[in-house]
Amino acid sequence: MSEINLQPAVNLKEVVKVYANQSEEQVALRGVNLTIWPGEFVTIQGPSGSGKTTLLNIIAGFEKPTRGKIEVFGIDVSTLKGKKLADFRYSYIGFVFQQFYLIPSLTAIENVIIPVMPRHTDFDKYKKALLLLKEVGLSGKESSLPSELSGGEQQRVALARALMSNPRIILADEPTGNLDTSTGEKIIEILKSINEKYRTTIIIVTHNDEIAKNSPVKIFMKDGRILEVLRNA
Ligand SMILES: Nc1ncnc2c1ncn2[C@@H]1O[C@H](COP(=O)(O)OP(=O)(O)OP(=O)(O)O)[C@@H](O)[C@H]1O
Repeated sequence: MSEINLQPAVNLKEVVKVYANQSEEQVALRGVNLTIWPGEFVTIQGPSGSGKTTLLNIIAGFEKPTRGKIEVFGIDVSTLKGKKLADFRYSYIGFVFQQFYLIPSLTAIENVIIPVMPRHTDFDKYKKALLLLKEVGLSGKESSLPSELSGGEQQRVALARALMSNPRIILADEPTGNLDTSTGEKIIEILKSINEKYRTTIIIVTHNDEIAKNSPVKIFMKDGRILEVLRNA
């Protein structure tokens, strides 16, 4: 990918994260430098405790770094607070979790709409949620409650919810961790198609070698550091 005149989607410089409680300190990131370009499809692998989730949380602004700088499309995320941070997250970040975190009492379409609007009075938002549910293969299930959906279907709803604000980046933390292999593969296929269709930057943390195998950008972490970034030529 040409890097000339291109602003990175994510740029981390010497990012350190130390969690401190009363008795001890836990160093989660030990000076991470990383550049991810717009439209890249990235997997992050590494042993348990190597700092993968911490890295995603810092990119999303869920956590502040102890030291270092994080820029997302040129925005210095570590300095954002309150409404500015919420606006940043809304415009730039879609997050998908291993646990789908759907609201059990709301239907599929209400779960998709809820981050942007508590009630679907806004017809455009409703239409968009319908389209997104179609895009993730859930047409006909709009009125189903999470309890009436399979794990894979619930993750599709979560994916549609993450897409509702047209985020520039999707961060997915073990999105297939609670799914069987073929259901998980379908979720990854949807993420790939979103990446290709909208050039959304996708960053997936995974323990699954099969998922990472064909990823154009593979990042390996260990002990709070990035060991290697492999880009397919
Ligand atoms: N809120 C926290 N308070 C204290 N320590 C934490 C906190 N969150 C993470 N850690 C520690 O930071 C280190 C990195 O954790 P992190 O969850 O980022 O790793 P990970 O690579 O995502 O692990 P896994 O693959 O098991 O999810 C670990 O040693 C973890 O115990």
